[in-house]
Amino acid sequence: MSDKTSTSRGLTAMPSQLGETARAKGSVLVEARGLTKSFGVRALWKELSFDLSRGQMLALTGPSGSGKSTLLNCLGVLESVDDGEILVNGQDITRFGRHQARRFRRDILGYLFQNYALIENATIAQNLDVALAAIRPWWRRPDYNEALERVGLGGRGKEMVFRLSGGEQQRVALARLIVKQPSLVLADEPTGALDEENGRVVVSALREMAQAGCAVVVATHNKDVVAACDDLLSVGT
Ligand SMILES: Nc1ncnc2c1ncn2[C@@H]1O[C@H](COP(=O)(O)OP(=O)(O)OP(=O)(O)O)[C@@H](O)[C@H]1O
Repeated sequence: MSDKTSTSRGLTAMPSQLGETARAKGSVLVEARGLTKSFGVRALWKELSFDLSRGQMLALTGPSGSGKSTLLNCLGVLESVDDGEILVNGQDITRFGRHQARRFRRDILGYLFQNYALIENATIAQNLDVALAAIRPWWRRPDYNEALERVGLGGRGKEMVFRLSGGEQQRVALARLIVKQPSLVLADEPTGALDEENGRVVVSALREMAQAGCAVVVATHNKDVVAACDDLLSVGT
């Protein structure tokens, strides 16, 4: 594992063990350079640099409180960095105004949170609809059942989300990503609240998205999830 480890002190997480797919997809989507972030006197990371390619799954690890979620939030333009730049498709997203940030989150980004971030008082299908409403007219929306089949929820589109178990809700969140087809997926402890089987479904669906050309960052404490990724970036170590 050590040869695929990079640290925030080591500055650059150059992919040393890219999987075949990542090599094939190859092209760099995200170039993070010299990222620095503090809250008050507390420095989370300093001069952190890494590249992320289409097709690559990058595990983001570090002790609790080391700033993994904060880094994901910075990559998702939900939070700002103190210093450094994050180029996505060559554009520095740290300089985005509110309008550009919203468009970036709508068109490029897929977020997978531990708390699922679903509309609980709506059906599974309505939740998938919401994900696509702003980006695709109804006649260009895919057959949701294919995505639901993929996550083991085939034929259940009319069920209310609040009636689902935690694992099922996370699988709805996954289906939402699958139909949205973002270029960049940021997953924050996506298996944290799940049993092994549901965890495996999440990891394999993320892998499939990477194989389709998506770049995936997974913040995790789970060794199996780390092992399933192509590369590892450690913060705060
Ligand atoms: N808006 C904020 N204002 C002040 N401090 C914050 C803010 N957001 C996060 N922090 C602090 O920054 C540190 C890093 O938080 P973060 O959630 O990014 O860590 P993490 O590595 O994801 O932790 P965990 O593994 O426990 O989820 C924590 O000490 C947290 O309390």
